[in-house]
Amino acid sequence: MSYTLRELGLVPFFIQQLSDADLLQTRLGRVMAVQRSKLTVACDAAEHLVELSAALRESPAAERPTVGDWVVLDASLSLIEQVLERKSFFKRVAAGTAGEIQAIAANIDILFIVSSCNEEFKESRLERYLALCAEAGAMPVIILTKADLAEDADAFVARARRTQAGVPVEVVNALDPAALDGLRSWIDDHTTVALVGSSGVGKSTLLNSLSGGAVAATGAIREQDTKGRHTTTHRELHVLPTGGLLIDVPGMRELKVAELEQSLATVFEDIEELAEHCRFADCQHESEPGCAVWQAIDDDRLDERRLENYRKLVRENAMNSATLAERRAQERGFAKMVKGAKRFKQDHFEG
Ligand SMILES: Nc1nc2c(ncn2[C@@H]2O[C@H](COP(=O)(O)OP(=O)(O)OP(=O)(O)O)[C@@H](O)[C@H]2O)c(=O)[nH]1
Ligand SMILES: [Zn+2]
Repeated sequence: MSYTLRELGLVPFFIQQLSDADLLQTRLGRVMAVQRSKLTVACDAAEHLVELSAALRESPAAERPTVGDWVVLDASLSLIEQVLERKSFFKRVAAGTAGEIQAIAANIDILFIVSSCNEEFKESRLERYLALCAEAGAMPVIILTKADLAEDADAFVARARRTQAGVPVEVVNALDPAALDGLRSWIDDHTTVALVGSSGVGKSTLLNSLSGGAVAATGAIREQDTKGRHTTTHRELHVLPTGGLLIDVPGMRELKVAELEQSLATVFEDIEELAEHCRFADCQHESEPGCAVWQAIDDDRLDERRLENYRKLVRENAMNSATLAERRAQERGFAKMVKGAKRFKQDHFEG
């Protein structure tokens, strides 16, 4: 299966970064799948199984190419030489490590945050996903599934709308492909979308409906590497039959909080705005007199749950960010040591 660069989602943002327009012809491509050291890169009308240049192999994990990245290949079409600047980037802190960052996917335009119209629905979980989405630089759309099983789906829509000012909410029966036009309206020919949400909310069902079964059907791809060996890869970026692209990376489906920085202010704009009217500039919104946040809770303009979740995410973010900062400092120290050792070797053994 081969595609044109436009079908793969190429937009001016990436073309503008090329040093030479000729690179467009054969050497610009998009990462469709990653497996250990090899990556499948789709170029105009051809796919290549490639490796990283020596410089990229040594760069930090977050800077190495991941699914969805736009990359420039070398002249022999066997190495990735350059990773273009990303429009958005989803990363996570690797489990069981002291804050090692892993790349999950790049250049996702729209994140479908999936939840269902039943007891699984939790505003706090949506707020967490919304913060991660803002941090990554993608646009969120909340998808509420199982509307067909709910007595009052509109009540869930109303609650979902309050999780972030202006966030779009679509309510669907994921089993009915005809009811998915609302979702499809967000995906144009060059849009890359991904889905997140808890187990059982209907992500696989939606993936299948949106892709017309393409995700399941083309899951495995067999290719020949540069040495003629066959390998099997799971395709992670899918071109949809109706136009647009869909990213399906297992790690994408369950995101964990990493560095949130400014994004909490995006999701909790209402609380941050209220806080500007507290009597004390350093108000912690606990029991201080003249607290505008608590005034809003007392007046039923704000849920106490929302304030608590905001506080929880602020704390979690502060903790994780501290761990990451510590790790970065250690890594810099280690990089310096390696450089020093190399220089020592050169000076003493090769000079
Ligand atoms: N009635 C109804 N059933 C649905 C809907 N969406 C999903 N289901 C059913 O819910 C079950 C779980 O759906 P999946 O698509 O497997 O959920 P998932 O989010 O992919 O779950 P994981 O693979 O565990 O992450 C399946 O039996 C679906 O048929 C819906 O909108 N309406
Ligand atoms: Zn206050």
